[in-house]
Amino acid sequence: GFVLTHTRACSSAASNIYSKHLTHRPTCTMANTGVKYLGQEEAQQIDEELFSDFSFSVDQLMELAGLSCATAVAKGYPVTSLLKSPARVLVICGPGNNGGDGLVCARHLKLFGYEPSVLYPKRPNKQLFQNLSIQCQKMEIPFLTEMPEADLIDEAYSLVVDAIFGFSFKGAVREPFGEILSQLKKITVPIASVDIPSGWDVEKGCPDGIQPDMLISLTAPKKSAALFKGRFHFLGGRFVPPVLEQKYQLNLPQYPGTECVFQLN
Ligand SMILES: NC(=O)C1=CN([C@@H]2O[C@H](COP(=O)(O)OP(=O)(O)OC[C@H]3O[C@@H](n4cnc5c(N)ncnc54)[C@H](OP(=O)(O)O)[C@@H]3O)[C@@H](O)[C@H]2O)[C@@H](O)CC1
Ligand SMILES: [K+]
Repeated sequence: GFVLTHTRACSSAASNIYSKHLTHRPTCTMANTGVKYLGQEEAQQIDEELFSDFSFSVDQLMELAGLSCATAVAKGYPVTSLLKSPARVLVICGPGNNGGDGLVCARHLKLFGYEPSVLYPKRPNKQLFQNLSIQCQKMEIPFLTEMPEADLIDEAYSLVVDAIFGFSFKGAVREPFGEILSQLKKITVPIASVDIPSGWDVEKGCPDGIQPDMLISLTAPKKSAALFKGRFHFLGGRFVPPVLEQKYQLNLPQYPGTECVFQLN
């Protein structure tokens, strides 16, 4: 397996609120936890095993994953630290379970005092995603009908949550997500990516892809997370049974107390 054990300084993408407006930026180093970085197949295998052998439902794990994402955002970008008020967050959701995590994240962000809006251009015809969408609508979270231009995003929002693609992404990006990602490459407000920076190869990353300021790895980081250069790398999805952790030698860090996220750097 691919294990990252070194400590590294954290270089920040130009696109973050602090580098532009604050003189003191938090310094960050990668925690020396030795957590395993997963390949694409292994990530999918663990996912499958959680649902089959361990009898979890998707709804259950998605709720915990989305809650982890909202919690990480609240830790990295506290409402009171943001320069714009209200704290508007654009949550962009893709067509798979990564998008579902985004919908859950949006709902929890609203409960945490943010003003999320959701862009959900390709909606799967499944009850789970319909339910998550209704829950957001009942929370008075607006759904956008089209992707705003980059400069509009910079004006209106403090942050973008990228929940477009997760560990099942493969091949060349298909529309409408190509155009969405090209706008995201131009924005200067920070991006928080759920599980994988969207458009990145799960294992090899993408040198000219989006450069998120935050990455929330779920269950365990994927190999491409070694190429993440943003300021905040969180681990979330505190639901892995120890038997499964041992089987795959995940070497997960000890989450502090009752926390649902662990900061890796
Ligand atoms: N165990 C865990 O840790 C848990 C993981 N969870 C989450 O699940 C995520 C994995 O979800 P997933 O397997 O549904 O796939 P995901 O990556 O969201 O996207 C697949 C979709 O994208 C599409 N698509 C693919 N390639 C494309 C392309 N080139 N261009 C355009 N479209 C493309 C593809 O479309 P299709 O092939 O149908 O055309 C499909 O619809 C994982 O990362 C984590 O966030 C939690 O919810 C629960 C616990
Ligand atoms: K993502």
